[in-house]
Amino acid sequence: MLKITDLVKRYGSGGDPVLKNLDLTIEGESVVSIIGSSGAGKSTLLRCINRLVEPTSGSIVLNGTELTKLSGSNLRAARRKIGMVFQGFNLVERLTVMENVQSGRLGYISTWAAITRRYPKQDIRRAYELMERVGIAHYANTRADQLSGGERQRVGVVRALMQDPDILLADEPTASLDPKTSEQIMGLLRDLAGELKLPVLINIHNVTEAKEYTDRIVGMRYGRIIFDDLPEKLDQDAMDRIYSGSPHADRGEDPVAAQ
Ligand SMILES: Nc1ncnc2c1ncn2[C@@H]1O[C@H](COP(=O)(O)OP(=O)(O)OP(=O)(O)O)[C@@H](O)[C@H]1O
Repeated sequence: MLKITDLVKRYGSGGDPVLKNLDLTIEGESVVSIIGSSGAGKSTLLRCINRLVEPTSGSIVLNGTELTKLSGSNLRAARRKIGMVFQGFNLVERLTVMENVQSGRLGYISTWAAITRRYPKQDIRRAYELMERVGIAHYANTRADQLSGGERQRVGVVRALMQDPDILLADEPTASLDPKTSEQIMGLLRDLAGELKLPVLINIHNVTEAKEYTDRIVGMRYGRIIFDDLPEKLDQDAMDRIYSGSPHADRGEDPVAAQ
């Protein structure tokens, strides 16, 4: 379970916080999308969870571990359990698919084993299982730069799953893909969440896909969650509330009360 309580993020010393006393709980294997205007704080929220961004205050507990208090080897161990899928795939282009996928095991295996590409047998077996599952096993020895966007994102998904994560975070995973490929990746994320009993949190701009492929939609407006419900509850009124306003107009006031 992921439980975020009273999360605040302020970049720099002055100015308005980008995340304003935000609460969010994700239980079980649900697929949750975060929608909202550009600048609403969606990426910041995801990055606070894996501590790529340092929260200013508040609590983020993943399966009983308070992530905001960790440092050093404890932080590295906790990060291993948080899989991340990126908009730009973040693959090492000149390495093969297998090498990219195995980089999800860094931190679990010795540096020497990683450098010499002596991956443990069980890691190779797991990589093939997952690559088969997402349809890229035949590319195991192909360089990443020879793959299409959709194939690269499948590599990104397998790399994240190789971490044996407790949660998968996806930051605009389909924004660089054509509409058909985008739907395939969203379908894959939804199906994998069910098969692996994994919660998935997806930052996404495409509301149609959020409604179709996720179990729950969280709508952010300038640092606050102002909608959190089933996809079918996201009506025009809710959309207007999520996508109206500006950071300036919302400063220091409750955007819901301000309607
Ligand atoms: N490293 C940073 N330093 C300072 N300000 C930042 C930094 N990263 C993000 N911000 C600011 O925080 C706010 C929220 O940005 P964030 O990227 O989290 O929003 P978002 O909802 O993900 O937007 P988008 O949909 O465009 O990616 C924006 O005003 C942005 O300019």
